[in-house]
Amino acid sequence: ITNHLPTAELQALDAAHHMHPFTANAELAAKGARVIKSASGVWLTDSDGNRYLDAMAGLWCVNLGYGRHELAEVAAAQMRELPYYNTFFQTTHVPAIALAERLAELAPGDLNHVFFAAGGSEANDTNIRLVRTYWAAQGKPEKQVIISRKNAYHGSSMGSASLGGMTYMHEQGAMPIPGIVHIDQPHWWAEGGDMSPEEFGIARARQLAEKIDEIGEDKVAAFIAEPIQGAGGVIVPPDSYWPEVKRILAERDILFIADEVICGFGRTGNWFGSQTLDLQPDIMTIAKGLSSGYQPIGGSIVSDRVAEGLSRTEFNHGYTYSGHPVASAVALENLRILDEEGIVERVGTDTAPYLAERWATLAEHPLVGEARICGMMGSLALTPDKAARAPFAKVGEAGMAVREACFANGLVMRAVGDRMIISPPLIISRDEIDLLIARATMALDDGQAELSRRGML
Ligand SMILES: Cc1ncc(COP(=O)(O)O)c(CNc2cccc(C(=O)O)c2)c1O
Repeated sequence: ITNHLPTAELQALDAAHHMHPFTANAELAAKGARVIKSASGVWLTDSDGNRYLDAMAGLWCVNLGYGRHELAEVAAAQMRELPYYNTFFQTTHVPAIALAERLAELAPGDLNHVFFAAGGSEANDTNIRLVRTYWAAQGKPEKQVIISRKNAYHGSSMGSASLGGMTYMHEQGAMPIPGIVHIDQPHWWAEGGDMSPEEFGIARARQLAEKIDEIGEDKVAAFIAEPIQGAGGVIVPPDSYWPEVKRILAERDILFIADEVICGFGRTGNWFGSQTLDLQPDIMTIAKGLSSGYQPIGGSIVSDRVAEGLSRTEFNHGYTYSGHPVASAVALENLRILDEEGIVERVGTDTAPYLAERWATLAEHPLVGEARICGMMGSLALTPDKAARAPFAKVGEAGMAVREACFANGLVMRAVGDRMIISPPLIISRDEIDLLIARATMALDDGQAELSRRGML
């Protein structure tokens, strides 16, 4: 088939042969999948020529924006020279070396060693085995348990989905895998009740100490957390949360894994979310913005202490595509442009502050209970009753209505339950931010009208 088939024929073939992630395929087949044909900057074009401002940067990943042909040039050149080789069996290649060195340079503190994967799920699976192997190598093989949070998202493999706190994924069977436990999330809007955000942040952080003490510090290997939960609905924790978590971690000898798959590479206004929130992880999970989604690549950036502690042990783990030469070369070029064009810098000093200002105005909309944002990842809580911070009776219906209204208004936003999410390409301009806000406002108005029609407001 080619790009020029009519949309309906493309949709029929898609329905006949293509199984979509997180989808009831019959429902989608009846509706027809939107065929995205091309993209440039922050703009998507579908197979009918409709254009959308992509406020989701694909899936939180196209930090550099679409259409940067330098990455295509680099990919082609690398494919011609060395399209594939592995880094098993005492071999390596320049793209993997160069990318590992560059990441060590960019990452804060002594995060100087990189284990590569093809994406974030594989990287978090690596982390489970890496921390357990590390402690065994320290003579503490019983330090195996990993603590995570409810409503966290760490991927969709058996291990990473177990680290995640999405029960609708665990219900598929045998998850969480043994040795993974979850504490509550710092989600004040939905779970704070009458507590102030300040008190709530401390209380939720304290659950980490309680859980470690319940299990026994000598059995706990690590705590894993997204600096800002992404797929859980861009849950920006109260300011009191992370300082208290850090205090607890400092008192106990367990490793801290910061999952920067979304927060990394400029998303929060610095190179890493750990810098924005002043966190000092032992391991950082990376993917998405590492290559701006132009190639599938992920990994774990590991501290000197952990890498050194592992170095005398054969770590029996690895993937065919660990450090893939083309993916590594493209990631390196992506990082070069993010750096040399001052994109991360401009997000931190100019466009993210501007976006925050504009995003906050959406909280004035009748449908919006709170508007939160950190750097260029933001969320709106839709509610039928702001003062009560009330959920809708049928969770998700409002989110879907506003999401559809966004598409009708030429905008892509993500709905997580009844929270609307943005994570635009970092190259978004002030004018495009104004357009994003204008279209989001129209979508909220249309969504509100639709929900009223359904008697939900
Ligand atoms: C924090 C975090 N960690 C790990 C992963 C897994 O990465 P891979 O997908 O490359 O294996 C993610 C991925 N995040 C993700 C992936 C797919 C959909 C959505 C959504 O918000 O609908 C979010 C993520 O957000």
